[in-house]
Amino acid sequence: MKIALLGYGRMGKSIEAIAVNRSHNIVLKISDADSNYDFADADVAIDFSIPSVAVANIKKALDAGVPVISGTTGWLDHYDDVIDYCRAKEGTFLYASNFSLGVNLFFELNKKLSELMSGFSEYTTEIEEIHHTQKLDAPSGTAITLAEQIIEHTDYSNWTLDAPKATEIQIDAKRIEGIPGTHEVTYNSEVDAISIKHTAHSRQGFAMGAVIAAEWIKDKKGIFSMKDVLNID
Ligand SMILES: NC(=O)C1=CN([C@@H]2O[C@H](COP(=O)(O)OP(=O)(O)OC[C@H]3O[C@@H](n4cnc5c(N)ncnc54)[C@H](O)[C@@H]3O)[C@@H](O)[C@H]2O)C=CC1
Ligand SMILES: O=C(O)C1=N[C@H](C(=O)O)C[C@H](O)C1
Repeated sequence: MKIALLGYGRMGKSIEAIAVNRSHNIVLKISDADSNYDFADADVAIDFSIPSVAVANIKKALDAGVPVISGTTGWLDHYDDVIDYCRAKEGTFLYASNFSLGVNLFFELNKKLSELMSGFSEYTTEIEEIHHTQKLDAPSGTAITLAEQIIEHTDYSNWTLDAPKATEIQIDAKRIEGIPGTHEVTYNSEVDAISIKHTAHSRQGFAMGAVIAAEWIKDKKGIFSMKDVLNID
């Protein structure tokens, strides 16, 4: 498979290593604001760039008729616009706030736990995420997905990075050198606490998930998620 890498930073390089090891070819690497590139004969584009350029890069891939997956976080205010654009182009797109198998299993656990806890008003819910100090966005895309899942299954209506109102889930975003990504959801009452936690030991899981998603999406049309790739109901 021929892969275009839109973003060649920490994730782009980890993805390249795994992709080459799985006998794929990297035919394009974009790592700065150069908009004068073309996709040559890429089978799929993988976007791990920065929030301010992700939408333009994704649309450029869709314009070229190249299926594109995006792991860039911090651009989701434009998600509906990208989905409309993809539909209009009859293209192929997959976004995941987190590509690792472990976090996608963790998402399922989070949904189940939030359903279970929804009837028990003595518990308040909070999310903690910890990432390396180079991360540009806060909270993490993964923390936002976790919060949205909880909101869907409970009386919470929003998330906040500030002091929470009764209807808000507080997200505590910490930045510590060298941490690839840690997420913990806690239900606190006066008498106890229940927590679920995912700790990434490296970027390997994210990168492997992205390559597997790219292999899966290559010949498909439409809009997909990691649940489709991993066949999770
Ligand atoms: N969904 C997931 O599983 C994961 C998502 N991420 C997200 O992926 C993104 C990238 O993360 P890292 O690789 O750690 O960041 P990074 O800062 O190491 O790499 C970003 C790259 O984008 C490049 N870039 C700048 N302008 C560009 C442009 N116009 N077109 C293309 N590339 C451009 C930068 O030069 C840099 O090489 C972040 O948004 C991060 O939150 C990170 C890990 C996992
Ligand atoms: O920026 C990162 O590094 C990561 N970003 C993603 C996010 O915002 O959730 C996924 C992972 O936690 C690493």
